[in-house]
Amino acid sequence: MGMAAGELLCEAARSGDVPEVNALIDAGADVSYFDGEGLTPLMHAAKHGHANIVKALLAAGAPWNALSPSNITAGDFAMDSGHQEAFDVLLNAGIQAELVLGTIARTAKEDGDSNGDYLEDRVTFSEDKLMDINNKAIMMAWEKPLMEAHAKAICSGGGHILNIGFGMGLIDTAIQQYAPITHTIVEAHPEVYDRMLRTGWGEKANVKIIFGRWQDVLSQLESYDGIFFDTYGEYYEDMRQFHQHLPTLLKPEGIYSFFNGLCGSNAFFHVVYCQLVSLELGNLGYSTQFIPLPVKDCLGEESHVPEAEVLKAMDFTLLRCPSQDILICKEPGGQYSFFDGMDKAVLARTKMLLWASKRGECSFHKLVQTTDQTEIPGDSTQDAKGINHSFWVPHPRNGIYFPKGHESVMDDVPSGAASFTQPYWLRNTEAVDKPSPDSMIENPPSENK
Ligand SMILES: C[S@@+](CC[C@H](N)C(=O)[O-])C[C@H]1O[C@@H](n2cnc3c(N)ncnc32)[C@H](O)[C@@H]1O
Repeated sequence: MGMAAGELLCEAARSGDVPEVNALIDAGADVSYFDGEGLTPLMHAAKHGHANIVKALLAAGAPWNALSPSNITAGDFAMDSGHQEAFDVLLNAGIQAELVLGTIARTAKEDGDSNGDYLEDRVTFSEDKLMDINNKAIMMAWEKPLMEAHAKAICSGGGHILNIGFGMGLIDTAIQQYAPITHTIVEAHPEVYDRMLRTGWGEKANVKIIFGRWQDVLSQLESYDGIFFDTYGEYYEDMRQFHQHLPTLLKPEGIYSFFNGLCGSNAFFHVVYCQLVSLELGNLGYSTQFIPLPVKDCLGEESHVPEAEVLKAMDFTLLRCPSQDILICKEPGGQYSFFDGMDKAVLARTKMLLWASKRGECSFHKLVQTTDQTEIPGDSTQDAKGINHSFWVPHPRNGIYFPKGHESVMDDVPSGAASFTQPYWLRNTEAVDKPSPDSMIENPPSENK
C-alpha cells in the first residue's frame, strides 16, 4: 500500500464511492495521504459534500486539521462549497479533538508568564497605532468602531465596568461616554501605564487604574456589571483562565466581552475555536450568541492600512449571551489577524500536528498519543495499520473518545460537547440574515441554541 492506494482513496473520496473508500481503508491505505495537489482524501470528500466518507475517514484517523498548500482545511472546503453536513461532522471532530488536546496540554503545562518578554520590551506609540518591539501592531486606530460596539454592550446595564488591557484606550474612551459609576482599568505594561498617567486617566473621578498583570491583581478586583478583556501576547489558555474567574468577577445579568482573534488566520479553525470558547463558557453557566460586525465598516477610508484589502474580506462578529450576557467579538472568514497573540498556541499545535502527519508518521489517534508521552494503561489491540484503537474509549457521559486511563481530561468537557445540532451561521454568510450589533444589544434574543 503506497502512493497508488492513496491516489485511489482520493479518487474514491472525490467521487463519493463509500464501499471503495471503506475497502481501501480496511486494506490499510494511508488516510493522511497528500495527492499531487497537496489535498487529502478528507479534503476531497469535504469539497464534494460526501459526509459519510468524511465520517469514515475521520474514524480511520484522518487528520481533521491538515492544511492544503494554500492553507485550506477540509472544513474550509466544506464551508466554501456549502456542504453543511460534512462541515458539521468536521466541526465536531475539530472541537472534540481540541477539547481533549487542550486538557492534555493543560495537564502537562509548566506554569510561566505567557507575555513576560512583551511586558519587558519597549512599545512605540504613534497617532494611529501602538506597536511592539518587533513592529507588530498591538492596537490600531481603525478598531475604534469595534471597541465602541463592545463598550456599548458592556455598558448597557450601567454600573461598574472593568477593562483588562488599556492599549490605545479606545474602549476606555468609549466606556467613559456611558459615565459608569466606576471604571476600573488593569494594565500590565509599564510604558502603557505611564502614558495613561501622562494623558490624565489617573485624574478621572470614576476611573481606578490597577497596574499589573490581571493574573497578579485579581485580589484587587471586585464584581462588575460589564467586563471587557483584550490583552496582548497571551494565549488562548490565558484567556480561558480568565474565564474561570468570571463567576466571581461578573455580576448576575452582567455582560462580558472579549476581543476574539482566535485562529484569525484560518476561517475553519476560527469557527472551531469560537465554538470551543462558547462551550467552555457554557460550562461556566453562560450562553452565547454571535453577532456579526463587518470589519469593512470599521476600516472606513483607512486604505493606508497595509492589510486593508484582506481585512475588508473579514467580518467581525459580536457574540452575546442572553442569560448571563456574554459578548464576544470574532472575525469569521479572516485570512489575517492582527491579534494573533492569543492564537499562537493553537496554531503552533496545529502546525506541529500537521508536520507530523505530512511526514506520514501519524494518524490523528497517534498524533494525540504523541502529545502525551505518558504510558497509557490498559489492553491494546492494533489493527492492520498499527493504530491502537483500545487507547481511545468513549466517555460514558458524553460519548467523546478519550485516551484510556486519562479520564480526568474529560472533567472539564461540557456535556453538550458531543454534538452541535444548531446550524452554524457561517455556512453561508451571504444568505444569513445578519442582525446589526445595535439591534442585538438592545433586543437580545431569549435563546441562542
Ligand atoms: C490590544 S491592547 C488593548 C487595546 C484596547 N482594547 C483599546 O481599546 O485600545 C492590549 C493591552 O493589554 C495589555 N496587557 C497585556 N498583557 C496583560 C496582562 N496580563 N494583564 C493586563 N494587561 C495586559 C498590553 O500592555 C496592552 O496595553
